[in-house]
Amino acid sequence: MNQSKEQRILNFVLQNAVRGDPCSVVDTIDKYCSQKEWAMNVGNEKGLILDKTVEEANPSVALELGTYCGYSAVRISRLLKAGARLLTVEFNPEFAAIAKQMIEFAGVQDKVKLLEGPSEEIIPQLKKKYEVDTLDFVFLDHWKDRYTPDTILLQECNLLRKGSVLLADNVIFPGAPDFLNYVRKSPHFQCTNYPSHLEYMQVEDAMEKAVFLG
Ligand SMILES: O=c1[nH]cnc2c(O)c(F)c(-c3ccc(F)cc3)cc12
Ligand SMILES: [Mg+2]
Repeated sequence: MNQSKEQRILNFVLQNAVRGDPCSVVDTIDKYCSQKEWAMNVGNEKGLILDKTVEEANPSVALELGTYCGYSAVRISRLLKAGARLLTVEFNPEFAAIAKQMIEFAGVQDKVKLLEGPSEEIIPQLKKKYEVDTLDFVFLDHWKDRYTPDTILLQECNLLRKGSVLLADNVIFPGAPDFLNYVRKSPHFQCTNYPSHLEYMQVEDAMEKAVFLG
């Protein structure tokens, strides 16, 4: 049966990256997706904004919505301090299977917990089932129409604390206008926009940071 694009990305990593080296996995995915097949990894330009935001937040508990092939899960987890953990949520079982292998090859499996299912079902389970108190950092990179309802759900589930950092990808392209409107108008968030470009393209995009004020 024909391989999926995501399987081709994983195979290229398995054959060309260094096992146990997260940076080489990230660089190898970027090499493949910039030279051979475009894919919706956050990429290196926006990835540097992600890196800086994660380093500044220095989270003990981080959540990612939208794992895809595991590129940003590897990128985030390589920056986590000892004992810190990343929970990453993926709805698509094929993507989750690829990401699991990507995370294990990169050697970050002890820092990352991959949760398969819809974000609206998993978020309400985080406290009791996954022993989360509050989230220090949240990367929104799943379906743009879920950014706002999931941000509201995180608040309803008391998963945010004063200073929790949300970072959203693709707020310009494909675009998340209702999310921008929601967080920028809310008195509970302090927002910062980071202009950038769509991964591997010269199309304008941006990331939005929204810090929860309590
Ligand atoms: O669905 C998505 N989830 C998360 N991130 C995405 C992304 O970074 C994209 F560039 C895109 C994208 C898809 C097709 C295009 F033509 C352009 C961007 C989609 C997603
Ligand atoms: Mg994205």
